[in-house]
Amino acid sequence: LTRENLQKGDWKEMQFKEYNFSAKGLPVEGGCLHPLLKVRQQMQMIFLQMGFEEMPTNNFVESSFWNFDALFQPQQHPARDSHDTFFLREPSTTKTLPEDYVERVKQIHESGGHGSRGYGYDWKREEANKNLLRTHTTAVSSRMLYALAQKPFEAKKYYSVDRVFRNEAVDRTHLAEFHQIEGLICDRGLTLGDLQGVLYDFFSRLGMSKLRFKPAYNPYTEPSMEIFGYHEGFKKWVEIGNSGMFRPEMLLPMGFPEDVRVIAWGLSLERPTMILYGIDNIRDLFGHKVDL
Ligand SMILES: COC[C@@H]1[C@H](c2ccc(C#Cc3ccccc3)cc2)[C@@H]2CN(C(=O)Nc3ccc(OC4CC4)cc3)C[C@@H](O)[C@@H](O)CN12
Repeated sequence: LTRENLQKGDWKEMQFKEYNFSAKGLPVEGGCLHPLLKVRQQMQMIFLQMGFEEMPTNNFVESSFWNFDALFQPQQHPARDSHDTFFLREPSTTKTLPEDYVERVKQIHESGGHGSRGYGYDWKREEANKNLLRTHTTAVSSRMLYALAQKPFEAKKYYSVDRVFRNEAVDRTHLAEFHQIEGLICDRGLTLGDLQGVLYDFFSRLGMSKLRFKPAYNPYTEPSMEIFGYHEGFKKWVEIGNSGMFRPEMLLPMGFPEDVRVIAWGLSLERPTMILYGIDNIRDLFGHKVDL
């Protein structure tokens, strides 16, 4: 039946069967929440119950300065290479950075200070200006900590859960992007014991109450620890994240008093979701539907 023959009135001669009002309609599919969003909600609830505030992570594009230099990550570090990082062609550079702070970051990279030897290389502003897709939410943590250091000191607990981007080979369990979860506490006199304590509190709320810590290295934290949790279901230890204390070479150029410490840890959203929901191929979870 086209619009024409409806208008012409052909339908008057056509035979129609009786309308069956008791015919069942098409079954309505019930929707369901995406597992990643359910676990994200669960993580946010845990942080809020622990008194943490969420950081503003609504910028995927970041400058190399906040993503690396502010974190005391040297400009020749392999992670800053385009094999690991997505740099932007347009807009390729950041124009506005807090100039006095940039100068202190340059100093600490080149010649150290505050008891640090520094790296002893020529730090280049052009390198710091390069825009990229943030490789970790720690870029947001550095922005938040810098802002905090400009005000009279007050202790803070921040968290973030959002997408990060790595220029890496994709396979069954790795995508070029994933969701990072990060928590940090900024206060005077915090110790590694406080970090281990907050990790016990956080992960026990995820059902992991037996933890083990292994010394590790991050450019921006010293000491650093990989975290392992005993999974009662699998009856084995699983790697559940990484953590550490942000270095003085990161905190002091921001302007924090000498006795202020920041403890922080990170994990992903995909791994706990895959474990909690028994999903063994990350493609079933997130990412572009391509059959590899
Ligand atoms: C390149 O991506 C690395 C990613 C991701 C990760 C690792 C480190 C950080 C960090 C950090 C950090 C360190 C210091 C200061 C601030 C942030 C963030 C994400 C997960 C971190 N990992 C991870 O999430 N594992 C995990 C976490 C929770 C969990 O919950 C249980 C079921 C209830 C189960 C597993 C560990 C491994 O999966 C690891 O192989 C993959 N890691």
